[in-house]
Amino acid sequence: MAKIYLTDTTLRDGSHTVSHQFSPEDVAKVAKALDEAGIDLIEIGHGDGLTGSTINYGFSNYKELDVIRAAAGVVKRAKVTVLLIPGIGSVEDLEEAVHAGATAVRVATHVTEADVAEQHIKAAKKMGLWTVGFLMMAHMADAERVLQEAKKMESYGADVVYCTDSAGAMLPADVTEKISLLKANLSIPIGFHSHNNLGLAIANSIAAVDAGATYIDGSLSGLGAGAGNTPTDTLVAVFNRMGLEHGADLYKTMDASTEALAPVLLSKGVTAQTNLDALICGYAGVYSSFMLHARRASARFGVDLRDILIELGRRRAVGGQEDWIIEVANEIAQNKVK
Ligand SMILES: C[C@H](O)CC(=O)C(=O)O
Ligand SMILES: [Mn+2]
Repeated sequence: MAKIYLTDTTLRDGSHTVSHQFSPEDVAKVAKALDEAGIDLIEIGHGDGLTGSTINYGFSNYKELDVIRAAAGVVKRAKVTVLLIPGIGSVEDLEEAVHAGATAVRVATHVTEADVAEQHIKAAKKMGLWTVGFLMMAHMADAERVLQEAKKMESYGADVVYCTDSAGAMLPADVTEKISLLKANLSIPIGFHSHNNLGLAIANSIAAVDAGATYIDGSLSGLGAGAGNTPTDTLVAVFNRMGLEHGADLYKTMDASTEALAPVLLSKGVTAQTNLDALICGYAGVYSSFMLHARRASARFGVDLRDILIELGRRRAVGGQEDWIIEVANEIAQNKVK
């Protein structure tokens, strides 16, 4: 299987959840954690993209260029990415974003209107940006039409083209059909962006990868418009379990959710959506009832709770073997576990 590249959109699609009020300080904190976790592209800005801060889409209290500068100031290896919807943002806005530190752009249009992105994609390429074509509301067109529009974006010079399930309306079979057709007929990589309205964001992302997509989106704790995006933390766990090659570190991605994003959300009165305790039990393959005992053992022996659960899963521990939790924690503390 080809390497998967992860785009995290907590600080852009997730902005919808906080009415576009991520401050430059919030952005710096979360972007740094995402970069350290190994995420490839970090998308930032107003939920509706460059110059989305209007009466129509909701004003942000922060200057867009300050937000971009804040991310660019802390990100060392990921691409600092902005969204540009032609008609809301312009080529001039993109130039300013580049001066502030943006290194990649996603040019987004309705799925049947790729034509309006021609000027913007070509201009972005001239600016030296990693340029992604982003076909929104992909459920509203059949696979053939999505392909025609994606081909236009490819011909304008896009580096990647995305099938975007903006409404969270697609079923895994729809994803398989659309991504397979794109994969068979395009020379550039294919991406997939999902929303969880039908509870299918992870299943659809898996279907996309199986059909040949290599760029997959997520957001920490699933923060995003509607039911939210595919949770990046869960995505990393699932991709690890599938044995896929990608650049992200599971613990650091989870920590980005709990230690960087959660306090920022709390300060705005919003609670993160993913239950990371449940995630790590599923990842380890242990009973969720082990959690309480493992948490106590973690505190007692000063070892990472996740290491305990993963080791118990490796040993195939089942209910009735709770005494093993202390033993495993003790062994980890003494470096006896490889
Ligand atoms: C403007 C939208 O929020 C872009 C997006 O993330 C989607 O269509 O989904
Ligand atoms: Mn979205």
